[in-house]
Amino acid sequence: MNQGLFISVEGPEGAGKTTIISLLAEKLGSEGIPVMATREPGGIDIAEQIREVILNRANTAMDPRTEALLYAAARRQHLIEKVKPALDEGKIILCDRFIDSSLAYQGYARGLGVDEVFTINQFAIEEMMPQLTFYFDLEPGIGLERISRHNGREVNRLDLEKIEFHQKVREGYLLLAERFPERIMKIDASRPIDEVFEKAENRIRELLVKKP
Ligand SMILES: Nc1ncnc2c1ncn2[C@@H]1O[C@H](COP(=O)(O)OP(=O)(O)OP(=O)(O)O)[C@@H](O)[C@H]1O
Ligand SMILES: Cc1cn([C@H]2C[C@H](O)[C@@H](COP(=O)(O)O)O2)c(=O)[nH]c1=O
Repeated sequence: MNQGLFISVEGPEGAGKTTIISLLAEKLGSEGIPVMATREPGGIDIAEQIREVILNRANTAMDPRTEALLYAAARRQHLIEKVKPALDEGKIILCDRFIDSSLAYQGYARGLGVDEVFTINQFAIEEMMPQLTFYFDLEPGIGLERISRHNGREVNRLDLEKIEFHQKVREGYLLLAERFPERIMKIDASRPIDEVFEKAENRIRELLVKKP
């Protein structure tokens, strides 16, 4: 049985996921709480290799179903090799993106169908869903503007999609947040970093109090 806490962090490009995860990991870690930050697609060697294929700007011919399957494959390997062992050790996992990214980007924005993409992901994840998901809600133009000012941030194949695509991603996330209100906590990511951080931290602490 898993004894850790599996938390995913979702949202559009530049919403602040990496920033807040790193602040949370630092704060919880400094209190001696076992915590592991990781990301999708990636987090381990095989999944980082798949990430390179999916996000390579040269791969413009990639079919949407191929894209969805590659994300699911990277997810499977990352779960088995990194997330599950850490959960079994009792750690809090802070995962930068998980299945909701596939549902919003491939299922909704690419038009493959949220339920269809969920089905292929069920094969990848079996029953391993996060107990909590933060959805950082942000107007996509603001997020893209933030990352354009962020030195060193690679511009990948998905970033280069039209703004209409990124708007559909947001619509997809908003529908998911309505559909799974017990798991997904929506946070206004246009607010200052310390406010976003405080909301996320408070929710994690509530869960830690309830944890057996
Ligand atoms: N609440 C915020 N207000 C203003 N700027 C922010 C906020 N959160 C993050 N930023 C800045 O926006 C930029 C992108 O942040 P970050 O890399 O954390 O986003 P992200 O959601 O992980 O992006 P991506 O998924 O595209 O990699 C960084 O320069 C970061 O300092
Ligand atoms: C997991 C996952 C990710 N994506 C997209 C979302 C982003 O555009 C990139 C990942 O880049 P980041 O800088 O690490 O956020 O991939 C997706 O479309 N589907 C997914 O399942």
